[in-house]
Amino acid sequence: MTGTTASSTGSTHSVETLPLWAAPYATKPVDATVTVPGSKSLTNRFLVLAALADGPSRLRAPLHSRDSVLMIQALRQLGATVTEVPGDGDYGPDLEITPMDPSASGAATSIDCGLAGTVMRFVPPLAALRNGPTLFDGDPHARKRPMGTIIEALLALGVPVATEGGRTPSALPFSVDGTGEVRGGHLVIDASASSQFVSALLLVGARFTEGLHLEHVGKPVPSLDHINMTVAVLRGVGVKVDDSVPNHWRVAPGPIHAFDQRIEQDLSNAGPFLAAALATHGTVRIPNWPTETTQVGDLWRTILVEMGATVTHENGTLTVKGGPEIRGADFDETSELAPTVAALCALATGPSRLTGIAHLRGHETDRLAALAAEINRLGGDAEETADGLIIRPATLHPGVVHSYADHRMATAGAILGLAVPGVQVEDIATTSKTMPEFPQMWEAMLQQGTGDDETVTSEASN
Ligand SMILES: O=C(O)C1=C[C@@H](OP(=O)(O)O)[C@@H](O)[C@H](O)C1
Ligand SMILES: C=C(OP(=O)(O)O)C(=O)O
Repeated sequence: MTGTTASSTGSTHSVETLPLWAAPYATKPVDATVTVPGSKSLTNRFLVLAALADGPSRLRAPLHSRDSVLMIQALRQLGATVTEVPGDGDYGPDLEITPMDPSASGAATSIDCGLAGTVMRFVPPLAALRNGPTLFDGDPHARKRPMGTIIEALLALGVPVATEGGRTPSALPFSVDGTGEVRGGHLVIDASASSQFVSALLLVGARFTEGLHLEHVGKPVPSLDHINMTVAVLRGVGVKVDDSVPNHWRVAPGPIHAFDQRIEQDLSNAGPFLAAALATHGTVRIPNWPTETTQVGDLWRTILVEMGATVTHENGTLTVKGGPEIRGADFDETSELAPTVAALCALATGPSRLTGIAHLRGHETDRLAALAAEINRLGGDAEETADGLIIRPATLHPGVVHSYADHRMATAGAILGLAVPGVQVEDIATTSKTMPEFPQMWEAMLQQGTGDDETVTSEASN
């Protein structure tokens, strides 16, 4: 099957013809138990730390997806060894990592960042600790994602960053000419376009000779939960981080201890499955939901209640029961959860307002423009604001949801398709960024309770 192309959003959307996926329409309430693959954010943080650690590390139940594969490939190019070894559960192989050797001089190498924010932001500071030139590039849209802050930070740290012809770049592609050593010290950046700028520098700061005192100036840093995750992960591997003063992070110089770490399920990616409970007025259970976590996806426990669901967390299982209707609500700073929230808002009986997500314009696509365009394309009533979206109740009709190479646009389309017959999602394969088995898991979720009810796991495609 072939698809049409997006047109009216002003977003950067490819004019290629991409396949369409007939989103399953739920003919009855879903009643399913689902487990999702490992967290992207935790997997890629621990991979970076393993490459800098003081000995070999092991990641248990890591994510295996495009973004983690790109990170693994990048670390290998910087001189780390990453080996798959049998895992102990349903999550595919574990990973053993031997760190890179900053003193070894390396030939020029060219790293593909794909569309992965964690790769394009976290790896250049790591390349500054390698002795040799490293070229960075990515997918066409990756060249449009904000990168200036990382480039300026490296330049301020004395690390040469250049683009073709020796010019100072403001975006991908560029090369980092590392010497294996960075002095560090006080560094002032503007991280208002992405929390990943802060996380990227904190992750490597302990390996700078003088450590790092990072200071943010400018509009507020978004996605603070992800910075808190970085700080917690660093402390877990023995790095001293002082974040007691807002907008200042002090990382003491010192070793990063090797580790043996199990990765939590990706709670953000649990979102579309939990949303299915609301969209079909059914029940979705997710076992092994962590009691304590730094993942922003734990916010589902409050967000979904505000939208009319009943949420319980008992014996480790999160159970979400959809109410008779989806209630509209106002949400501030939903970060990477916003596309899933927006899809539910488009199915709600009352109006919703999402605020504090202006920086989503720099995500995989301009998500505010894309969400408004795709909801409206199905007959919805969504309006972009300077920092978010207003979504009002409307009766949706069949149509194509374009995904803009954005995994969360594709899963938002799948949620809409549960409640609206005749929705087709363009390029569902783009979910491989963080959840390669998504289409199979989604269809298996709907099969549960029909006599063919296997628990859905991330290995559903096997
Ligand atoms: O550090 C991370 O793992 C992430 C940080 C956030 O980035 P932004 O601060 O750019 O939103 C989030 O949206 C992204 O999906 C993952
Ligand atoms: C913004 C996201 O990804 P990235 O890590 O590429 O920034 C996301 O997954 O929602």
